[in-house]
Amino acid sequence: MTTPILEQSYGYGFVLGIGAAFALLMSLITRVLSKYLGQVQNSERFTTASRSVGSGLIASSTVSAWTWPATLLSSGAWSYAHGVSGGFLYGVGGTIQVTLFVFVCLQIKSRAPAAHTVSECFSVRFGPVGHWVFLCYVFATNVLISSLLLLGGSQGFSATTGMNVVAASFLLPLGVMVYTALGGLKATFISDWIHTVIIYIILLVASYKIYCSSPLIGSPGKMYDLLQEAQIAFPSATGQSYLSYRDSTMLMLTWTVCLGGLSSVFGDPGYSQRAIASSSTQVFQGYTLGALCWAVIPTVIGSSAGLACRALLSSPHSPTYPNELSTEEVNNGLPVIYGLYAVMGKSGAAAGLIMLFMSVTSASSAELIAFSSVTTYDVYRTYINPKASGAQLVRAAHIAVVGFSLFMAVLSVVFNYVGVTVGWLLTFSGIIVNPSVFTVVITLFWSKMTRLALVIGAPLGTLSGVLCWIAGAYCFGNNVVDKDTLNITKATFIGNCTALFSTPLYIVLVSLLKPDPEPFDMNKFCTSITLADDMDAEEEHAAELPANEQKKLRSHIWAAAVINIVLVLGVYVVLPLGLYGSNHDLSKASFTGFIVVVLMWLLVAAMYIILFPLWQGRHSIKVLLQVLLGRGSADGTSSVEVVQLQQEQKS
Ligand SMILES: NC(N)=O
Repeated sequence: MTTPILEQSYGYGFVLGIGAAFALLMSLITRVLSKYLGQVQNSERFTTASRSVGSGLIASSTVSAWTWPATLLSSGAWSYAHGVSGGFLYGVGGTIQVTLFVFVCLQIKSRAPAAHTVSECFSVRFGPVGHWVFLCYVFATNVLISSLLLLGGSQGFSATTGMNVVAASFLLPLGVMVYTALGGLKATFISDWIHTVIIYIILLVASYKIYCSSPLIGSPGKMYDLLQEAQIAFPSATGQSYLSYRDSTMLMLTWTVCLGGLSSVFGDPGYSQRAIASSSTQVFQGYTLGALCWAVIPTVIGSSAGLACRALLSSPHSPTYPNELSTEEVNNGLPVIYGLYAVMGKSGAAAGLIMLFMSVTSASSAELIAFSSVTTYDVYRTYINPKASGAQLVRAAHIAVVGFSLFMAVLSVVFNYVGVTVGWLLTFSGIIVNPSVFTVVITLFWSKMTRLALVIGAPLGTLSGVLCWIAGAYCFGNNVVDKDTLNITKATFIGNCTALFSTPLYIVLVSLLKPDPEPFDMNKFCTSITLADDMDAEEEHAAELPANEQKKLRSHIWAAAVINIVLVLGVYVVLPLGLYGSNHDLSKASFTGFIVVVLMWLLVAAMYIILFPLWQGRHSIKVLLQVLLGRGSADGTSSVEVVQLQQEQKS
């Protein structure tokens, strides 16, 4: 049993205090937007934020939705266990999912500009049966990712503060539930930005403290020396050096999390919802820069707090001095919190806890609003009440947010009691939901895919993944299949790969063997999906796609192709394999160069995420300030003027 390094009051204080503060702040912002910017909370705005969000807010909300507790805790644990490669490879492993998803975003904006969710496209194309097959994947992804978030958060809070894990599971989503239900997607975007700003500020302070001013470390050179000493005093379990990239387990783990993570983006309605909410010409920039800004978070946290925890094990400042962390502590993701504690004392551990809180709540709000949009538009409006008014849709969305929050809290408690860990969920989820990746891509891009191919191909992909995973566990686990052997990295890697890559084979094969008489007319995505009856002028305008924007979207597809090719070849193939191939430790100069690049990358990413949304929103902020200071009238900022403001921002 881990001894908590902070008192329970920190746990309850942060969860209740910051949770309530956010709920109040977001309710206030929603009221102000409604009263002074004419942004009344109708169903279109609740679900799509009027399809006019700028690239800065899209980038910050992508960072926020993709920064899970696992991003912070697992990257630190990887660095603690494997050394310098850990945080960097976690960052590398999580970037390509978002940059590849840009193709899907551009296709949705171009083909289905009035869509509320990507699954509406499945309803239009394949009818109810195909729609429900895809919805099963959507709900499974939603549930698995939300469990990952709440489980990581509640276990982290409980291990650090001794807070009751059941209380943490129910209290963590409480504030999020309130502001998501009241504010809808727009409030989520604003809260995402605030959450992300707080995470970057803590990261900047912590990493610069560790590498520039801490008396215990204070420079990359000192960290290098301490890691060399740790190598002798506490050698790694795999026998690999903490200063080398030559670690096959680490590379395999990276690829497993990378392939499994594809479905966390492609199959999770939260990411397509951000694309839908985005202004069509800004979706490319928002997602691409969001991915690059996200990648620095695990890289920095692993390379600073994770390595500091390892480097300071021989110092009395380490919470476990004179011992290493126990396996339980590493599995609970504690190296990050302990590393911050060793360098900055209780305030460091508290800062780590605040980052953890931010990562749970902002990513959870993305899951909540995504779930509510799918249940509202794909289930309620499609199958229960096709003539639902805007008010009825908003009510359905509210019920979905509250119901899903309670369901997730209960599930998190169950997972805690049966011993499911974040690491296990991280590697397992892709085996189940990876078929959604190519299902979405082929549905949006290939007109010859048939309904039969979807209904057979996706479930068969899951089945193949599960069978190969179990077979892998049997082979690599000395002919035993149990909870431990099913967690062998090679077995989960095989399961993830099979589920991902077998599905397109099945889909193409079935579509070609039993083709439809006519290929699907892709224009139907545009003509068959309608806005709700409570749309206003701003929303109607945003759902149209003039020819010049179509042209811009096509040029963005080419730019996305170039970026992805460079990333795949450079960052995924040449760099890791080159580093893996060099069979010796980094020199002190190379390590220092690596840390300097990472710290500069963090600074640039933080400035972009913090300042660019403010710059893009400067017209709205000015109008709002004028009204609040009594220099304009509340009704003087109608929706039409907001459209004009956005036109100004686009140009
Ligand atoms: N979002 C991830 N993969 O940490």
